Amino acid sequence: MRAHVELVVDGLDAAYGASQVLFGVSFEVGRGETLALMGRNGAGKSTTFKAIAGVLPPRAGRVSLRGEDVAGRKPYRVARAGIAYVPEDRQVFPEHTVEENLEIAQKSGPDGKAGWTVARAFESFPMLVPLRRRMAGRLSGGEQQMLTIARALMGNPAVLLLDEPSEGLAPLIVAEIGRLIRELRAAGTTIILAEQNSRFCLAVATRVAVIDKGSIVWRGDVAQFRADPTVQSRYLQV
Ligand SMILES: Nc1ncnc2c1ncn2[C@@H]1O[C@H](COP(=O)(O)OP(=O)(O)OP(=O)(O)O)[C@@H](O)[C@H]1O
Repeated sequence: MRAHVELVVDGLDAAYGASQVLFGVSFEVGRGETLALMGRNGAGKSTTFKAIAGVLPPRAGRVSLRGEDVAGRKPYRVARAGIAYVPEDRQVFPEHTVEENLEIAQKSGPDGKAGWTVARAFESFPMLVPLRRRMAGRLSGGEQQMLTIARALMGNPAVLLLDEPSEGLAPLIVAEIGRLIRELRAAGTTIILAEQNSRFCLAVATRVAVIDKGSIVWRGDVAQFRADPTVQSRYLQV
């Protein structure tokens, strides 16, 4: 049985100036699911996230979070509605410590829930514990990625958008991020993960949507994806 639908993206068009890059992107994510949005370089994964998060206001379409359409709202309002966006370029406050970065980000979620505290973040991200007093600007790329995800969780979002969380990171850190995503899923967090790395995706996701040239071309669960070698050779780097 499908989980209760958390987020519906319906007919999303987006463009950079005169250049349209999304053409009616549509998919849904059930509560507690981890959806992998997969596609080649330039297929439109990051743009889909930007359009959902309001960073690049969509030209058309609907982004419905628990029945409320948030498409076209300013990014801070989309965040307040419960969608946390973690872009590729890890954003931390470099002149603040790890702990301060977490404290600054702490707020209750759209339903008033405040399950994420600084203490819980350190429990879930043990690698950050010895770094708690270090300036965030002095962390390695992998450590910054952890902190960026932890910061996003401190806002108690309904949906977490993670853009290429494993990109450019050492295998040990990738494994740690994978463990974390599975832990978040077990705790009921809804996640959309944009990735080119299909091995990583398939190890952590429950469902897959494949995007190609700005449109969704395939949807299904992970088992169906694994059983369909054509989709992999046609739309993804294998
Ligand atoms: N700021 C921009 N201005 C103009 N075109 C852009 C801009 N950002 C992305 N594009 C174009 O939009 C298309 C989709 O890019 P997007 O970044 O969404 O792809 P992606 O699937 O996330 O791939 P990647 O992993 O390389 O980021 C590409 O053709 C890209 O060149």
